[in-house]
Amino acid sequence: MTTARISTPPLPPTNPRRTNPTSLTIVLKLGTTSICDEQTHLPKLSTLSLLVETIVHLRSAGHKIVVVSSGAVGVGLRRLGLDRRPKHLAVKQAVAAVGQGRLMALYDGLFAQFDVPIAQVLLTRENLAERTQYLNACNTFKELLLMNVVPIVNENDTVSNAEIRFGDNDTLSAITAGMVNADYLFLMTDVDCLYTDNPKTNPDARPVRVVEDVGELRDKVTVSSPGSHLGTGGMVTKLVAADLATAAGCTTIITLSHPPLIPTILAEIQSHTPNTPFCPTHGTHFLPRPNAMMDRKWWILHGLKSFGAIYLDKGAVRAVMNRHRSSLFAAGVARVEGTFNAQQCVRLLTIIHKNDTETVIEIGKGLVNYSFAECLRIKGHKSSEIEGLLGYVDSGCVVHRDNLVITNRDVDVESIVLEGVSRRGSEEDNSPVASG
Ligand SMILES: N[C@@H](CCC(=O)OP(=O)(O)O)C(=O)O
Repeated sequence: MTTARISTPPLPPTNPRRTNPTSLTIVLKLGTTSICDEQTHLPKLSTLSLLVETIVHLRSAGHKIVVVSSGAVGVGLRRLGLDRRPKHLAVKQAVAAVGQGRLMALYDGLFAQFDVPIAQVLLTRENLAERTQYLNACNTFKELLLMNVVPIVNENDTVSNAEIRFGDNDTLSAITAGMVNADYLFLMTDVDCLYTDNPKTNPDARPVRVVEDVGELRDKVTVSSPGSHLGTGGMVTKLVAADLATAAGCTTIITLSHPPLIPTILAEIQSHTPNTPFCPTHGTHFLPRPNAMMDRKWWILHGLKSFGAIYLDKGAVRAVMNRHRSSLFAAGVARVEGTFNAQQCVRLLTIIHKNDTETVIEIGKGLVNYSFAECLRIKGHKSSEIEGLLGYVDSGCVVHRDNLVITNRDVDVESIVLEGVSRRGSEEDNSPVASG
């Protein structure tokens, strides 16, 4: 069988956010089907034992390991004698609460054989959307790794709100990889790699070995896997995870849940000759993006859910995309949508005229200093007018440049049709000089 290449790059560049090149930080993600039997929900002890032995081996080679483990619901189902994953969120949360303790007991029992301490880290999307909590979680990981502890991460199912749950642990593992500045994220699953189509139904499906840009995959592979009966993720969520993690500079590998493959894959990467095509024999390797995003911007883009939108006029788009990177001022806000509070994430949009139609396009995302109601009142006005309009001033700008991430640099600024509600002072306020 031939393999498909989405690109022919040289060996993946090392993660620019890495601090210690001799010790790799590796995140291993195991889904529910790797941990529990789909029918009986009995724990897969052989896989778990191999995982623990592999981690012990990797640690002795100097690497730091974080495990993202699903399985709380699966283990809980077995404990409660239930035969299928409940549909109702509260029931699922209760089952996860029963299973999580037993899952950790299982891990602790196995790691204790090797005198390796472990820690339970339960996270929610809501926690990570709050900058202080996000940084606290990053610091906790840092200390645990310094103490030579293996953190075992899962979603805090009991408190996760239905609307903003991670839901699948693929996304959680990518966010975790970003938080610990991981070099590698292994998404371990029940298939050996990504295929161009479903190999069970299409005999012509070929394995994809190296992916340089996850976006390129859309036209080249057909991914329909919705995941197993027991877990919630599938190949689609793995691609989303690969996109997030590679944006943070982390090489992401989809591979079979057979832990001894991990050192084999790492050895293959390390023995590769620089500047020659990289043709791995196991898994699908997603290469880190060359311009890995720095922590704060990555957090704004991927850690946060957007709650509304702010439309920028032409002058504001020009200013925020300018090489001096201006902040967004009220004068450049043409329209606001949705309901958002101050310090929440909003999408930054504009409207262009193209092929006789007006199209809304995204420019980026940002953390907003004023709520939706406040933005409605100050839009189109100079910063010096904010106090008169609101009775107070929280900030001179609507989105500070440090909290603003441009996601689309291919905007033809001249085609923007929004000129703003009021042009008073827009250029003045948005000028690079007033960019603080
Ligand atoms: N937090 C849940 C995991 C959610 C889930 O199903 O994840 P996955 O098996 O990775 O699709 C649990 O521990 O059961």
